[in-house]
Amino acid sequence: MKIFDTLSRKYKTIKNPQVNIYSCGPTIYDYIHIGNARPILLTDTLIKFLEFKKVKVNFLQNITDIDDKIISKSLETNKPEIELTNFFKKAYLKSLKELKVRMPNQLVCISDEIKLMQSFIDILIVNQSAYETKSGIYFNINKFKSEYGRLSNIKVDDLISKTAEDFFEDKNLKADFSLWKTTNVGLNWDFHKQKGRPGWHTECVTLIDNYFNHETIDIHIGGIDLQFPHHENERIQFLAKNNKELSYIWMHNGHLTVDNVKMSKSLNNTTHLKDFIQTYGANVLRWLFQTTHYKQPINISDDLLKQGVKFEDKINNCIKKLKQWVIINEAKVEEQVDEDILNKFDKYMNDDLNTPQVLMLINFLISNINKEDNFKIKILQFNALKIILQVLGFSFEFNLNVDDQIKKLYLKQKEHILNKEFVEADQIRAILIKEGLL
Ligand SMILES: Nc1ncnc2c1ncn2[C@@H]1O[C@H](COP(=O)(O)OP(=O)(O)OP(=O)(O)O)[C@@H](O)[C@H]1O
Ligand SMILES: [Zn+2]
Repeated sequence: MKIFDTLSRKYKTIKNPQVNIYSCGPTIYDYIHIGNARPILLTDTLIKFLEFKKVKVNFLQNITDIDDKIISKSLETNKPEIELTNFFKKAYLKSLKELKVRMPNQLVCISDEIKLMQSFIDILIVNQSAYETKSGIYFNINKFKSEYGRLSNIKVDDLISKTAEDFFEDKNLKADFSLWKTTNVGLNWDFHKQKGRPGWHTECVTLIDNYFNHETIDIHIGGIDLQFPHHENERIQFLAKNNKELSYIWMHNGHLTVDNVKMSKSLNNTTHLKDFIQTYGANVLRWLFQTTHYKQPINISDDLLKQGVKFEDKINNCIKKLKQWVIINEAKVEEQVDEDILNKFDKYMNDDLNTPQVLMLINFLISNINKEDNFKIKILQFNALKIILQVLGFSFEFNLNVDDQIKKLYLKQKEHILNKEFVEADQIRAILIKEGLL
């Protein structure tokens, strides 16, 4: 399949039978919001599609449980960091379950791998890609002036004049970023005879380096806001240690916006994922992200969400009508699939995950299935629709085979209606609704 790579600014092809993927995980000091769910669902759609194509996927994700924001929240709420992170880690895992994502092969908390980070930093110090000062350990950008900035298309000289990175007197260059911070505030570990903790960019790259055996991975995923400085700084450290690229493809998703402004905790314009799921369910969120190419921004609105609810209703109605058809016609539900439709799905997804086009295909399919009189064709198309929806991660009650007792009840209800016995018909109605037949 073809995927756009942010580093080369070109489409690249994934051909390997096994693919290694890393996606930057959340910083767990709060509930995640629906903007944070965009890279999660992008990764999930990509993995589900690759696995549908029989590609073996090895997916690693971190959980950032050491960070300035966690320390601030701990001081603010007067709760120990570990209590906070344990709570929000559980909430995160619950969200992943509710979204029905394919879980990472390994989900690693940063605090469990501090020794790895220290060894990683030591290697960079020895090869002079990092240096130690009183305030911490910094990356030596001067050594990589021609490489640094390539991912985000930034020139080091511009960066030096504009950077907002905290300025410590003891850094060589203003743009040098921190690998290890000397501090005794918050959780800290002994390293080089001082107390401190790792920097965020070093946390991610160390996991990638270690869990994927120091090899270039296939795909690295994250939101566009992470391109600089986070991913730039991950990439340069990997290059400094291994003298090879961190990732073959860098995949960045666009933002979910509210009134065209990024949904963000700091702007107080967020909707927590758990609340969204309670109101709309996970299908509507998946639909929302698939309406637009993953690289583009999506502006959330009530109108858009109403369309999402309609999409879900349309599919439920299509399944309902098919179930009724099966009962009335005593039809046998075959397993065959309309291969032409699946080929189209394959073509659109291979084209850098063109999900808007796939949604058009789904809409076309639903109206065809509803119109079609030939049961065999109807089922062939439905089976293709079912596979497409499953690969995209939607959950519906796809099974068209109704148990005999319910079949009888359905036919009985129809008879009551014909005989104008509405009270009796109503008594059965509730059961049939529950069974997804009405
Ligand atoms: N509005 C958004 N739209 C799409 N992706 C987002 C959005 N906000 C954050 N992300 C992505 O969510 C993932 C988790 O990031 P992280 O936990 O660092 O969130 P964050 O950037 O701290 O969120 P916030 O901006 O609300 O503080 C990252 O890949 C980030 O790019
Ligand atoms: Zn990261």
